Amino acid sequence: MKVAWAGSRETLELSDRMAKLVANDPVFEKFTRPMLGRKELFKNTLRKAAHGWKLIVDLRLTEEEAKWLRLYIDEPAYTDLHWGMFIPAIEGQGTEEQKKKWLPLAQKMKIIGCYAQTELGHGSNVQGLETTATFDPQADEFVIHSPTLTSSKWWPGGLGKASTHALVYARLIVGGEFHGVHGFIVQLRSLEDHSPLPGITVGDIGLKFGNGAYNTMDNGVLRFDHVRIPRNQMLMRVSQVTKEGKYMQSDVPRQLIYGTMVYVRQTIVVDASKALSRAVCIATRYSAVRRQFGSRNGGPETQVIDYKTQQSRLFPLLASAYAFRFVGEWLKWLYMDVKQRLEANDFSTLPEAHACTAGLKSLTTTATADGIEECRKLCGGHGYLVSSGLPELFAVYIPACTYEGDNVVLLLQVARFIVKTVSELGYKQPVGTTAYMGRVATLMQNNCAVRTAEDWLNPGAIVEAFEARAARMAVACGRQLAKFENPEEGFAELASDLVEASVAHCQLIVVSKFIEKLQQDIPGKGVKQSLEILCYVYALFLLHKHQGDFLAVGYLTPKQALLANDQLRTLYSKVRPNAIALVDSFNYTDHYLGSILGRYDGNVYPKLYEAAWEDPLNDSDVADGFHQYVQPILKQKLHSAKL
Ligand SMILES: CCCCCCCC/C=C\CCCCCCCCC/C=C/C(=O)SCCNC(=O)CCNC(=O)[C@H](O)C(C)(C)COP(=O)(O)OP(=O)(O)OC[C@H]1O[C@@H](n2cnc3c(N)ncnc32)[C@H](O)[C@@H]1OP(=O)(O)O
Ligand SMILES: Cc1cc2nc3c(=O)[nH]c(=O)nc-3n(C[C@H](O)[C@H](O)[C@H](O)COP(=O)(O)OP(=O)(O)OC[C@H]3O[C@@H](n4cnc5c(N)ncnc54)[C@H](O)[C@@H]3O)c2cc1C
Repeated sequence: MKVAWAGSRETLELSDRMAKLVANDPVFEKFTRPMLGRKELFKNTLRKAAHGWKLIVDLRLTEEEAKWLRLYIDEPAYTDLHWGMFIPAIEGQGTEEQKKKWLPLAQKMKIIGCYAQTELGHGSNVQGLETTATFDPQADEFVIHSPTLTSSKWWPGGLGKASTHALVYARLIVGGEFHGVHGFIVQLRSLEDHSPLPGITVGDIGLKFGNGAYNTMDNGVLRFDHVRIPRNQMLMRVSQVTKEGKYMQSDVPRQLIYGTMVYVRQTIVVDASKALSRAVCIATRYSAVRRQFGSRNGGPETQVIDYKTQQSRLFPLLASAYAFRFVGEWLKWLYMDVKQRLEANDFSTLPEAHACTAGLKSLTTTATADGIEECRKLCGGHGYLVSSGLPELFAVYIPACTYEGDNVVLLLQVARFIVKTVSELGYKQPVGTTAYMGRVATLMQNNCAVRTAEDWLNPGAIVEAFEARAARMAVACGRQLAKFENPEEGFAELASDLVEASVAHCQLIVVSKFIEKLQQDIPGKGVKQSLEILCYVYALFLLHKHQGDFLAVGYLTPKQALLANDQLRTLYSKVRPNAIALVDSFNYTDHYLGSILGRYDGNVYPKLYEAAWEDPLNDSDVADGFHQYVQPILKQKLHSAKL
């Protein structure tokens, strides 16, 4: 199962090597992180990033090894944005000449870049950004300016204190005409002493949610006062401005300016399975250690993992972690395919890639953020201790529901794609993830054939149920929309229904990709069978949770919904014997998990007890401040008995 989870034996061995490299290096210690003040915390992150880079250079790590190293260091840092957005943006939007100039500098870390798109006043609405880039033909330069307070760049990671350069998104003005938002490489700080260059005001935006957590990142604020940059620092693959001040658009679609977001959304889906599997690993191991009630004749109490309620909350999350792992694998393939096509100027699959990355980013991050919190509750009171690892994991993870596109805004993008597909059904055969809509007539007509709980153990029955629900919800939205004279007004009015239809479509993708995975050759005794059980758990759990949809569109009867739930209970009993093995298969070191509750050896209580004594409050028996603030209260003489 470890190989199935990792994707291949080579990846398992490689990632295992990187995990151990990090776990055995004292620089990467992270348990004191939530107790550090901001300055100390940030300096320590700089130290870790420098040490990580030294290891990459000294050990000549490959790009793949470096990615695993960054994952196991497990601390958000400016380098994420440098490697994860600044460099990919230049790769995707720069001309050959620009790539030749900037990529070697960035790849050798001679410059440090960030991705400065969001502003104080606008994040989701990219076309609403206010920063301007005005072309000055006399000087052959752009003048970058922040005309209002709300045009201040706000949020970019790595901007606050680390970056020397930023990829700034600004409205292009040429000859007094606006030409939409474009990307510009702007130097922010001196390469000698790191001080801000003239016309640049830059700093950190302040503390964020949770202790430690995302506060290792210097999310920044940035203002420009008529800062001049050479003309060739506008990324010009999509459109160009000539020396003479002529704006020209190439055959490349304008949406490619958003390409970096497509790339990062894809990586976020892959990372969702990592975050959720961590939380599930902690909660599963602890649920086997923890005992409450049920002792007979002085024997041991019941392990909480044996309670059906615990199983019905925990096992769907375990199944989701696997489901997200496999859909992430597929999405990576889809992205690589689109990337190759884009390089050959074939843009035909870009809308599908946008819809899939946006929708799956939204679906998986929402489920993961909710899932981590559920895992905390599954661990009872001890889950609330920082040493459980869950509070920091939650705090660091939840902004994923917002960054790289607010999850609702992204589902509305999926809705546009679905509505368009439905409206074109009469003359255009849908392909890819919307191919099922080509069978819409059958899906509208056929109802569920399930008669017994066992009938649900059939991939065909499951896929058809999810297809019918998604198709019927999409068609219902299409019909409702047709009643509006103005389609945009209709879209705004029906937005909540459209979001639900998008969720149904995205859930269908995840379920289908899990089932497709099971059609591949999966070596190892019992591995495929275990994955089949998890796949059914994932699908039937969703069906149970959203049974209102399946019933409302008239595909299922209440009896069939009940049978699905009966089958789900049986499946939980099948997961139980292998639950610990299924989380051990994630192959996480104790360092990476960062949790006393999730320790591999299960030695939870002695270690919790030991850790309590390490808290700085326990450095002395009598607390600092006792004599000043508590003792006077204890010693006071009160006049009124009521007080
Ligand atoms: C040695 C090696 C070492 C290696 C070490 C490796 C270490 C690291 C590696 C990797 C780490 C990666 C880690 C990443 C960390 C992530 C940290 C998070 C940081 C966060 C960053 C950010 O948040 S950046 C800012 C993100 N902002 C957003 O997402 C904004 C959301 N808004 C939008 O995307 C758009 O504005 C919106 C989609 C809402 C559309 O706007 P709108 O104005 O309505 O539409 P318009 O612009 O007119 O376009 C309409 C048209 O375009 C289509 N479309 C929209 N978006 C896209 C797209 N992205 N791609 C393709 N097409 C798109 C849309 O469908 C419409 O199409 P039509 O209907 O007209 O056909
Ligand atoms: C930790 C973190 C790191 C970040 N890093 C970066 C970075 O490196 N670079 C960068 O450029 N940006 C970064 N961002 C900014 C991030 O991309 C934006 O915050 C995000 O895109 C959401 O935009 P917003 O803040 O404008 O939200 P808003 O759009 O203001 O959302 C507020 C609410 O309005 C709703 N809403 C908005 N529009 C609509 C609509 N059309 N229909 C229905 N509801 C709507 C949303 O659903 C939400 O509930 C980061 C943000 C965070 C939190």
